[in-house]
Amino acid sequence: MNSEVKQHHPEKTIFLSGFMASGKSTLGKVLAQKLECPFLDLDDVIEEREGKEIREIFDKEGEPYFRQKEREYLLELAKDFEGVLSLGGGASQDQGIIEKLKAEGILIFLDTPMEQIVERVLNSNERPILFDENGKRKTKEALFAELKALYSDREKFYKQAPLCIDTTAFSSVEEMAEATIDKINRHV
Ligand SMILES: Nc1ncnc2c1ncn2[C@@H]1O[C@H](COP(=O)(O)OP(=O)(O)OP(=O)(O)O)[C@@H](O)[C@H]1O
Ligand SMILES: O=C(O)C1=C[C@@H](O)[C@@H](O)[C@H](O)C1
Ligand SMILES: [Mg+2]
Repeated sequence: MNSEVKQHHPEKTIFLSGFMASGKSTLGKVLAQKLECPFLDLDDVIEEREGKEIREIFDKEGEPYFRQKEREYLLELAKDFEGVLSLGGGASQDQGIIEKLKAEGILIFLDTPMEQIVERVLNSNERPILFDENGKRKTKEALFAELKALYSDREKFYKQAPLCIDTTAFSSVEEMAEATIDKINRHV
């Protein structure tokens, strides 16, 4: 990790948290490039280690199995990994996990408005939440209601992050990454 971030926060991992489609994976890659440090995405780690895509894990093994693996790999990485780690949208919905992430690194919440989240989720094809139990795509209205309810359950966890990035405040991911580095440097 380069620059002031390393100087002030040696051996600390940067955890990017936030609701699904808030931009964690997108920002994480650029942030790691700028900090010249390793980057990992928790969803990719799960897919790689399980040998299946996320949607397939949800379909074949069920969500509780996915959450168990997500927790297991996250706790392992929180202990051993140094760099930028983008979390999955549901990975930090647990008080014990929040405490652990805050103790092991710098936890950052990416705050993105629900309207943008819904548009991004609708534009994707793979997210498990898009489909009902028969594999049929949900309507925009049903999805919006479900995402809003899910967000209100999770909000109390996201908001415990000491740093928050309002993702609407930037005209590019590059600019957002620079602002994130500034925030980290100002965070003691
Ligand atoms: N700053 C941004 N400006 C415009 N589009 C963005 C921005 N950040 C992300 N996106 C787009 O939004 C979608 C979701 O982004 P991304 O996959 O990074 O979200 P995520 O938070 O990692 O989601 P998940 O919780 O599923 O892992 C992608 O299509 C991405 O290109
Ligand atoms: O918010 C969620 O529940 C999820 C977000 C994604 O990152 C994936 O972890 C998966 O699609 C579930
Ligand atoms: Mg992601």
